[in-house]
Amino acid sequence: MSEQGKFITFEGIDGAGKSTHISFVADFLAARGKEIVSSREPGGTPLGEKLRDLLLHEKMHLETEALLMFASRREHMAQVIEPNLAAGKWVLSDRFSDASFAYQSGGRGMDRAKMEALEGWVHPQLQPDLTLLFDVPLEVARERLDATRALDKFEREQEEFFARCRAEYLRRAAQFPQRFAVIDSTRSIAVTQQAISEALEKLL
Ligand SMILES: Nc1ncnc2c1ncn2[C@@H]1O[C@H](COP(=O)(O)OP(=O)(O)O)[C@@H](O)[C@H]1O
Ligand SMILES: Cc1cn([C@H]2C[C@H](O)[C@@H](COP(=O)(O)OP(=O)(O)O)O2)c(=O)[nH]c1=O
Repeated sequence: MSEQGKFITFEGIDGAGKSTHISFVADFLAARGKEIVSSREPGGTPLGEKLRDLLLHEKMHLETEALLMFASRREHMAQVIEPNLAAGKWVLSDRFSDASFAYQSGGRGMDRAKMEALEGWVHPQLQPDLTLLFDVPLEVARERLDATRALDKFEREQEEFFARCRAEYLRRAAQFPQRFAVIDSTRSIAVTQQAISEALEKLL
């Protein structure tokens, strides 16, 4: 049997620069002989992409939102994450459960104990081997977002919402220092990628 692959997640508030760096990580690891599967949440499966469309565009109760995030995640684990890790591939996911803590608990204020219960139910064993948290002040994230695209339901939230999301991400990073690498992504893309490479080297 092949050795189990590694699971890497990418997190940060909208506009932090997360998507920019996923292909860099994929190329970095492929150059070192790893087979890579890149995916995202919410989404990553046909059903998950339908849920993503609802989640990004429909107004709903905050607990409905959390449950649908975890429904998408459950499907993503069954169809993509677990089988590929078992086959020895490295799975890169643009967001995972830390995003639910940041956005639904931090941002929207859902009871954290309920979130922990969902996490414990949906993935009692699985955690990322590495979580790259792209961290920037809110003004920088907002500037980058405004420069690039039409905003979805989350991206239209106010500054205080993202301040709470960012604080919850940093709280999670402090709680699980062994798997988190907090990447200061106010710096240039090249300098940021140097920091990412250092975090990846530790996994190889
Ligand atoms: N370190 C950086 N310095 C300057 N601009 C950046 C940096 N990282 C990303 N950007 C730019 O910011 C914008 C948003 O980045 P993106 O990766 O889409 O963010 P996210 O996926 O976190 O929402 C893009 O135009 C990207 O080129
Ligand atoms: C996975 C996840 C994402 N989200 C939100 C964060 C993002 O605003 C949004 C979509 O994430 P993302 O794919 O980062 O958006 P984009 O493609 O525009 O960069 O979903 C949650 O609120 N909870 C979650 O559990």
